Amino acid sequence: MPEMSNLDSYPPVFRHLNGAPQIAAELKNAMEDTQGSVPIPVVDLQFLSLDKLGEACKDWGLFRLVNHGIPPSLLSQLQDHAKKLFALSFESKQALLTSPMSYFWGTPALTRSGDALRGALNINWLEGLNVPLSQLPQFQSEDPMLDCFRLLLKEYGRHLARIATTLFEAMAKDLDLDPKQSQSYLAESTGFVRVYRYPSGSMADEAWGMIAHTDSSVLSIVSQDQVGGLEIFKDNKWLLVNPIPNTLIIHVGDMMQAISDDEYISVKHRVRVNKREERFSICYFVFPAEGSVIHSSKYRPFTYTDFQEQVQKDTKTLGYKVGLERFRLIADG
Ligand SMILES: O=C(O)CCC(=O)C(=O)O
Ligand SMILES: [Fe+2]
Repeated sequence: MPEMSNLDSYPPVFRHLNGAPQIAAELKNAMEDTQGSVPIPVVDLQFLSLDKLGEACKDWGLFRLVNHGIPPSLLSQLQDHAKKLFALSFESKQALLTSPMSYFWGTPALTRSGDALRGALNINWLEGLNVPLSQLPQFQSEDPMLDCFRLLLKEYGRHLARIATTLFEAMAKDLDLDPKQSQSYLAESTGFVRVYRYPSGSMADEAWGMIAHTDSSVLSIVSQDQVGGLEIFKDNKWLLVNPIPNTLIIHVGDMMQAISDDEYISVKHRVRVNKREERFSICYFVFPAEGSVIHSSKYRPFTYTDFQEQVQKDTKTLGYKVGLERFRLIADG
């Protein structure tokens, strides 16, 4: 496994790639079926067009955001810090990255307390750092690098909340939502950041960085590095979402799909591991206010907590998330 030079920075389960089990034939085929990259819709936050935004959310469930107002230096500093942080030894990361932050690997599914959900059937080739933004002030560290990272995240969190709120308000307008009701559908206080490292190596032919899923959020905002690997499922094809510097990728999440009565779609996506280079991404997820009941003509009323509990149950018992289908109303007749 020559690609992983900094072997001791990896969780032990990631260190023995040559001994990884042989891949099943059907999964290998899946590895080869990405159809290349296509230009995904672009939305300009400075000159926001409701038509363009609405179209992108309906046809794609995803778009590229430009003119978002985040200084390029902040994005690059965050990426640099993420690289340095994940390069620390596995043991140091476990010791340093403690509550309210949490360090996890092998699965992106976490329990409410921020621990990785164990017992999931599929291993995802990733390590992650979970950062609940509203609890960031409680994170104290003597380590100067971590303290600097905390300040960068705080600054980034402010931008993310601004962007999410601006986009959500525009979406609510596009969908003609009742302003009173939609107010509680997006709560900045629920926002959290996930910083990921996907290892590189020969397992790229054998395993996924992150298996196919939809996001449970209202909106997700992704800043990916130049390695690439994020793919979306559209028109029965897997398409690569090309990395373009200083742009953000916005996903419509499951909550937004329900809020929009299925007019917007929560797009299925996955992450491919790169053979030669590690990949880093920094993702933000935001949710409805605690207790806010989502009313929709397509689903029975539910809160995000109901949804999350169901997802965790399914992930444990089935190995995957069933998602919105669990809440869909069965049409009469
Ligand atoms: O790493 C990425 O680009 C995407 C991660 C993702 O899809 C997720 O955390 O839900
Ligand atoms: Fe995702």
